[in-house]
Amino acid sequence: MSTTSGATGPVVRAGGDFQEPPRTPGGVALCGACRERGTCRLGVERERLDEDGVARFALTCPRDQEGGPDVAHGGWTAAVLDDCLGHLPLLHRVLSVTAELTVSFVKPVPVGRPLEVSARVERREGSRWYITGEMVLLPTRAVLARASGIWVTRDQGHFARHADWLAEQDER
Ligand SMILES: CCCCCCCC/C=C\CCCCCCCC(=O)SCCNC(=O)CCNC(=O)[C@H](O)C(C)(C)COP(=O)(O)OP(=O)(O)OC[C@H]1O[C@@H](n2cnc3c(N)ncnc32)[C@H](O)[C@@H]1OP(=O)(O)O
Repeated sequence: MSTTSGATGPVVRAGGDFQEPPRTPGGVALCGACRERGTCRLGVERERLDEDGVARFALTCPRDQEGGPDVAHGGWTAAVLDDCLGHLPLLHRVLSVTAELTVSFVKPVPVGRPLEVSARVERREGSRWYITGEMVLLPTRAVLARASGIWVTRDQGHFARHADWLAEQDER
């Protein structure tokens, strides 16, 4: 395990002994730097896995993710869809990483307005999870973006092997 000291004490980082990520009171799994601040910097406020197998996320695009006037930078939209869809394996207690992600930008995404992302597992093949999702504007549920991708299950040594690979790169 590798740890670092954040404002609230030692913070367990993703690593060889991954079990469960820390979650906010709203149930949002926190990755990387967000553990230090205790909130999701992408603006995901609540997360839950419903009995129909669909994961639903309440979120707002933060003002500092603005691209065009009063609308989200497309990179935010892609990042938050990667994050939310990638939480589905985690909700099943499986560590995975994104292998592929396709995003359709249907409408500009307004900053500072309530949004919902939903995500579902379409199928699993071997270590691959095929996941789709969409982002809607509340309360009308107008579709703003759609995403689909492949997440690949990783064993607990994934990040340690990556650190070894990076060290080899540095020796070149
Ligand atoms: C970000 C941290 C995530 C973990 C955090 C843990 C704490 C949780 C806390 C908080 C929640 C956070 C939630 C985050 C959510 C967002 C997730 C992300 O954004 S992840 C970052 C971006 N993605 C990468 O960094 C992958 C980089 N790429 C790789 O590592 C490799 O290329 C990898 C693992 C994808 C494939 O590596 P190979 O090719 O060596 O593995 P081989 O064993 O050969 O393949 C495994 C399976 O993957 C398929 N595959 C490989 N590449 C594929 C591709 N491009 N498309 C489709 N399938 C692919 C293969 O066909 C194979 O499938 P078959 O086992 O036979 O079922």
